[in-house]
Amino acid sequence: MLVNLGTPSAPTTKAVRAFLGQFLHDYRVVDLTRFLWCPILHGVILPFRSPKVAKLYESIWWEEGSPLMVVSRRQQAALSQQLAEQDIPVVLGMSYGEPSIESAWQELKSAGVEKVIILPLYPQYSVSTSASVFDSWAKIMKKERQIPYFSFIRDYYNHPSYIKALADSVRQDWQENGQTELLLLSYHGIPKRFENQGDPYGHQCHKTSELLAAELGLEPHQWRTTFQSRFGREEWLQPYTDETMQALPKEGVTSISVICPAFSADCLETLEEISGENKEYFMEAGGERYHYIPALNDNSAHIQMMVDLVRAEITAS
Ligand SMILES: C=CC1=C(C)c2cc3[nH]c(cc4nc(cc5[nH]c(cc1n2)c(C)c5CCC(=O)O)C(CCC(=O)O)=C4C)c(C)c3C=C
Ligand SMILES: [Fe+2]
Ligand SMILES: [Fe+2]
Repeated sequence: MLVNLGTPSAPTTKAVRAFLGQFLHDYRVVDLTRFLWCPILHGVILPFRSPKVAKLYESIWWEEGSPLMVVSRRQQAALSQQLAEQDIPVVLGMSYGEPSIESAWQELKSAGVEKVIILPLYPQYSVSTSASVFDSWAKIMKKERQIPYFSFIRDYYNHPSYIKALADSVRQDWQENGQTELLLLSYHGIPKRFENQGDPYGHQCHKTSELLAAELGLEPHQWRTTFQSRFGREEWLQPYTDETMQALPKEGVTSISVICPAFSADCLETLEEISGENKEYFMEAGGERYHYIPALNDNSAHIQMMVDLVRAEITAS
């Protein structure tokens, strides 16, 4: 079972509001007491953020649908093809919206599956993403008399096949577009407080960056890690991507490539925030060359990585 975050069903205020409403009610994402959070969410965030964000989704929407959903379906089809010989069905579940994790489980149950391998497509574990997938699974299993054997792939931030897939994508991009002065690795952020409370996400992001830089043979001045997509007023993991974009040209760095290793599929946060908004910050601050390296999506090295992760689980059981 491949799992990702989910996305609105349409780039409209109504659909975005429904999506954000489900997402932002998850305690793993926003852990404030509901007595405080619900008035803010229902009174401010949902009415004011939904129309703004709907416009952003509209700007990146593909003919076939939301990029995250289209890419996820392609990943499912490609992995399915790779595992067909061993008669392993591949289903897709989303934490928020459709297809739900529950519907993905029902598909497997109907097929008589006895062992489920759950692969959340988050390379770096976070309480706000991977743990939330686990909660959903546990909630579904609560209703079952016979729980299947199952394994949960907690993270793969340092897996050789993941690092290789990232490195291949950077090399290919640099072959086609030329190498830049700096490779900026921008990860989705989380509140700093989550890290202080034990979330290993930030450490795993830094480890992914180090392994990728080593694989590419980069010197310390040739790469940098930042965190994007801040939400709310509290401090998030630093350095922030947007501030770094504005500062780099002043430091004399005018040509950069940007990769977002925490995103296994292109989505709003890569196509709009990185490819659009942050590019503008960099160019307006005096940058000359800015290049976004796409997420691993359904490229063959990424699908091979999924095959390797699944095979390792089968061998272990
Ligand atoms: C890559 C892993 C992700 C982590 C970690 C993560 C944490 C996190 N996110 C929010 C709030 C929002 N995220 C939103 C979009 C979004 N987030 C991820 C992934 C991670 N989030 C993805 C893949 C997407 C894109 C979905 C798509 O449809 O393309 C949004 C919605 C957009 C917006 O309103 O800006 C919010 C909100 C928090 C609070 C958080 C950690 C606590
Ligand atoms: Fe509420
Ligand atoms: Fe997010």
